Amino acid sequence: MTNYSKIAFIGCGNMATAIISGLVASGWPVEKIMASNPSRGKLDNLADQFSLQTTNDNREAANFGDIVVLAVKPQKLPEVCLQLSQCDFSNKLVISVAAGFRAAKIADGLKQNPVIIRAMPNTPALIGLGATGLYATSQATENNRQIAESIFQAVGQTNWVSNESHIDIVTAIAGSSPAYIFLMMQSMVEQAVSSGLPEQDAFDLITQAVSGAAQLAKATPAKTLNTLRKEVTSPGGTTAAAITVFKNNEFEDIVKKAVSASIQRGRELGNHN
Ligand SMILES: NC(=O)C1=CN([C@@H]2O[C@H](COP(=O)(O)OP(=O)(O)OC[C@H]3O[C@@H](n4cnc5c(N)ncnc54)[C@H](O)[C@@H]3O)[C@@H](O)[C@H]2O)C=CC1
Ligand SMILES: O=C(O)[C@@H]1CCC=N1
Repeated sequence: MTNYSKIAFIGCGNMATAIISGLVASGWPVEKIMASNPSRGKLDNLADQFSLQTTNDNREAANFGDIVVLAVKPQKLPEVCLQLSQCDFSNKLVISVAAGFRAAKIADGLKQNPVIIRAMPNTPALIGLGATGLYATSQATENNRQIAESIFQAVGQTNWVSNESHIDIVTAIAGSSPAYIFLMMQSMVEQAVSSGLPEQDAFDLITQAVSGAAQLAKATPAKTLNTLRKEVTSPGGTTAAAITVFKNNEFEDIVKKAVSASIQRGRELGNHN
């Protein structure tokens, strides 16, 4: 995309910072980005790092953007939408990254019927390796969809979903899943260190192994995840010893229950807002 639109971020925490960093790295002109947040600290960091425009006034940011990205916590969204209801969104594209919060509720909160696209990215967007699920409401044009896609493709991979409820599933397996992997890596580092390996070596090897495993799975789509696992697992070997412990402790069931709990929480956030 060469014709960059003006983009405003309402709420400038972890996720907005990750997207902004990725966008700037991909060449989005900083003069076409504005970020709004109540506290100065995060804005000052962003302004120092990227020289982009910042404000404490959400309405100023919304009026600036052709694209307005809602990046506050879902619990803050009703208050923010009420505030922004004084802005005219008729020629704007609203993109919400908030978990759970339904597009219809955003339109209600804004007291108008703008084009809304829901996006569910994740923090690896910070380094251009995000995974984002996208859902477009029926008013969205092909051009709106292309713009949303170009933003999140600038920070990683995108997948469209055709049903809004699928965004809750995307949230569980892509938005939240880096945290599950970090937890697993942390446990592996801790055990490696207590078994005697220096922490830095453990960190280097585990991060590379996890990254390599994911890249291998992507690079060999003809092989199932089950096949790839079996190729590592020699009968009676070291991997089998670990897999036996996982299976005996119902690891797969735990992972499925965790993903299911995350999906359920997304639905609850959607219902309560
Ligand atoms: N952190 C993540 O990995 C992901 C987060 N999300 C979604 O992104 C949204 C933001 O999450 P995070 O960045 O993690 O949270 P965060 O807490 O890091 O950022 C939220 C920001 O909103 C600001 N804020 C609070 N009230 C505000 C107001 N009235 N107006 C403007 N800004 C206000 C806060 O000061 C904070 O900087 C959430 O809705 C979350 O569901 C989506 C995908 C992944
Ligand atoms: O934990 C959350 O609710 C947000 C949504 C996905 C990742 N973080």
